[in-house]
Amino acid sequence: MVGLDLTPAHVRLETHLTARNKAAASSSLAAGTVILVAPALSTALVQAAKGLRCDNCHRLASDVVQLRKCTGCASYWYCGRQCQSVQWKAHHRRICKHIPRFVASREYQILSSQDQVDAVLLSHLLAQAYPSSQYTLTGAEDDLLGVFKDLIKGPLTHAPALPMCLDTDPQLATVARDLYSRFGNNNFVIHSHFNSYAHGIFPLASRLFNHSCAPNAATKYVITPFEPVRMEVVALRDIAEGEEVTIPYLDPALPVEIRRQALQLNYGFSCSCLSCCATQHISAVPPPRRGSTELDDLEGRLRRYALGDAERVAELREVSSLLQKMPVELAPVLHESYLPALSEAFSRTSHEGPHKEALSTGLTLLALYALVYPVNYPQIGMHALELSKTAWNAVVTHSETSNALENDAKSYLVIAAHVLSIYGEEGDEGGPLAEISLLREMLGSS
Ligand SMILES: C[S@@+](CC[C@H](N)C(=O)[O-])C[C@H]1O[C@@H](n2cnc3c(N)ncnc32)[C@H](O)[C@@H]1O
Repeated sequence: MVGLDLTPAHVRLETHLTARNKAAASSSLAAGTVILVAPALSTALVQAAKGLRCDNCHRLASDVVQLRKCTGCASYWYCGRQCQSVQWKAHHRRICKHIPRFVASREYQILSSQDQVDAVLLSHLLAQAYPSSQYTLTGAEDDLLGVFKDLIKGPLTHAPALPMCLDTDPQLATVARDLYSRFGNNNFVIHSHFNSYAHGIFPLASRLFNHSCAPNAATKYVITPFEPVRMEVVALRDIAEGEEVTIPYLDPALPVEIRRQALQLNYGFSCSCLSCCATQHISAVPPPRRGSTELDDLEGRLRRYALGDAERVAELREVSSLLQKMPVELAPVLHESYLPALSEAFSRTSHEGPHKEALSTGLTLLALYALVYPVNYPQIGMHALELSKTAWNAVVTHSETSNALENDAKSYLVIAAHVLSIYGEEGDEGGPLAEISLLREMLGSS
């Protein structure tokens, strides 16, 4: 099988009933284990990141990292000669003289912003894969490009071909169409601290990991100066030997019907994970009006159910069992309107106050996250960190000291530290783990 010798030690490929293959854990894996380390085969920055990040290693420009523009095209920026030279050899020498005209062309301009990034990514991949103008593969089918060519094609094979930033060549269109047919259901959106900034091709990760809305692993991206960005797949909880390792292809907090449609449309399968099975028969009626006593009552029940009766949240429980046993009267919290409204109410009040309202809304949101996200999912940690900061802000803006608020800040910080240290360092320097250390110092907690 193509690329099998590239399979990492932590997993083995096994047959899957409908998805061709699955990655099964080859031994028991503890939460936090890095299951796969995969350098990008190719990447392309989104427009908003151009000129702010090195096009090769993705470092952010700063006082110490100065980016220099490619003098040939004035469209690519590098943090140093090393990155410029690596990218020149990889693909830039083939596209440098075409790129300005390409991005100004009508065929590029009419694409959606996502397709524009993919058009550049496809050009990078083609230039890299076929360094001369010979558009037939020359051996080396067991390398990452070989793995990419062996990936399952997406269901949208009738989609129009993307324009490319390369010499037009009769053979190229066929090759490009073939490679592009694997983009939609295999490529990744690269993010730093959960802000997306690029699209990338990581063939091994695509070949290995199937989707689950209650995944036991998640992807993150590590930026190292002068090196291609690398993806790491991290175990979110302990995984037993033989258990399938899965990642989320979309946000598990999306309502089940929206997930179902997106997975069918973009990937061509229907998901039968624990989360989908547990929620598919729940008819999520709209929740009561914000501010009504009915909503207060519902939210109180949600908090007690998902977080327990304890005043402080000690430990969050497993998503699938929570959803499976969820009392039917909580169904409105799964309605598509509920999470966005709650999240908006929390962000507004956590910035503008009143803090008491922000903390109450934020606790309800934490309960909802515990229900819809798998255990140790990074978004739970990010939200716990926001809650801790909100509680700390309330302490410093209150004239009298408040032990209860300070304790809240500390207990939310414990959750944030626990969850985010499993996910580990990622993205740009600083970020949530650095914020946690700072907040710990301010709170005087260990
Ligand atoms: C990125 S690939 C995953 C690797 C793939 N199983 C293989 O053997 O190459 C994505 C494709 O795998 C299949 N797939 C992924 N997750 C699935 C799931 N939960 N149920 C059924 N098929 C799935 C779909 O065909 C999807 O388009």
